Amino acid sequence: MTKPVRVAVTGAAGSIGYSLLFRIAAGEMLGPDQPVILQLVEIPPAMDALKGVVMELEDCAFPLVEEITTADNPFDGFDGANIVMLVGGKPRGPGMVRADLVEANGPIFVDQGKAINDRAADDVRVMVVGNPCNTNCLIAMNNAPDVPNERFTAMTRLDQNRAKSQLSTKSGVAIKDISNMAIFGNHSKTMYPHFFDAQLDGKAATEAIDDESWLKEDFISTVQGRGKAIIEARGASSAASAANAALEHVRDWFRVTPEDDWVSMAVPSDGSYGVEEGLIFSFPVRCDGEGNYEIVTDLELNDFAKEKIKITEDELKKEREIVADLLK
Ligand SMILES: NC(=O)C1=CN([C@@H]2O[C@H](COP(=O)(O)OP(=O)(O)OC[C@H]3O[C@@H](n4cnc5c(N)ncnc54)[C@H](O)[C@@H]3O)[C@@H](O)[C@H]2O)C=CC1
Ligand SMILES: O=C([O-])CC(=O)C(=O)O
Repeated sequence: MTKPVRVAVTGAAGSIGYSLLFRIAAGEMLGPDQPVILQLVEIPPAMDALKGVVMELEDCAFPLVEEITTADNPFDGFDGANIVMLVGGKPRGPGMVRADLVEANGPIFVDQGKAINDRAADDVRVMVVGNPCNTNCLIAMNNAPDVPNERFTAMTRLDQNRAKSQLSTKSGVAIKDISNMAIFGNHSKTMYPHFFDAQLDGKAATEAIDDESWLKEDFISTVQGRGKAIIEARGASSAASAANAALEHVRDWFRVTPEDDWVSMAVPSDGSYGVEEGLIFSFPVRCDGEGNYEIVTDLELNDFAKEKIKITEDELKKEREIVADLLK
């Protein structure tokens, strides 16, 4: 019998949670043969709503779900967890940037980091969705001194998926034939979708799309501004596409990344590409199938790319200053 994996999810009664949990339970994240124990975490006022979500999960009778637990605090919620998905927190509304959430959401990640440190399994892997996700991840990591830093990641997979979709629409190349689309930096409007190394049906993006000004301007700003555009259109921030990206982030962390491709994850910088060590920065990475990854370090970046990377690095340094008190 395969041992179940314990997956803890915060914000489990929220919009992303509602799109995410049923897919994890169906085996879409860890595979069709991997049993799971779902450990759902919310704040006290949302525990009634969470009860309803649990009833619905039960009513699906998912064969892979061995147990569902609920908790109104991260210490109970993360007990023995192998995977912790930190989704909970306020979403932004119209007119806000993600960094505006740092005061509301940042403090949540102090206790969550401590709870991971004290209660999660020794092999725990953490991914942060709640915004501003890079800086929240930095806070959690700094409050979990006994957990290796490389276990802490934040989500830029949605940005990678958005970028691929834009390239596909512009070029007519099918999504499945697009690879090597890296997101660098912060999950914010300064992120840098690095199209120069993207491959479209075996061709460089700049060859497949004969319109460099579109790539340098419209493409980048569309990907950077997609979250805002969705909030304006929907009146609420992206949820199903965010849940899909969260699921893919974890799925691909435990899969071998094909040698001729990579995935984007915000991880603690090791100084690659001159990015200050320790910042939670999105890079192209390759995973080994066992829950480990390596940053792809051999891209030759031109001045345009270097300049964009510097802008998003500077923004992350500023966000770090704002939360300095939460990093002690
Ligand atoms: N990184 C990314 O690409 C994306 C990030 N997000 C972010 O994800 C977060 C969640 O978004 P939604 O699900 O749409 O929001 P939502 O408001 O629908 O749900 C959030 C849930 O988190 C819960 N929560 C708040 N504080 C908590 C805590 N301390 N512990 C446990 N649960 C807590 C709330 O009770 C609520 O049920 C937001 O911060 C949003 O900005 C959203 C889309 C993409
Ligand atoms: O834009 C937002 O606030 C939600 C989010 O992170 C995204 O959709 O990328």
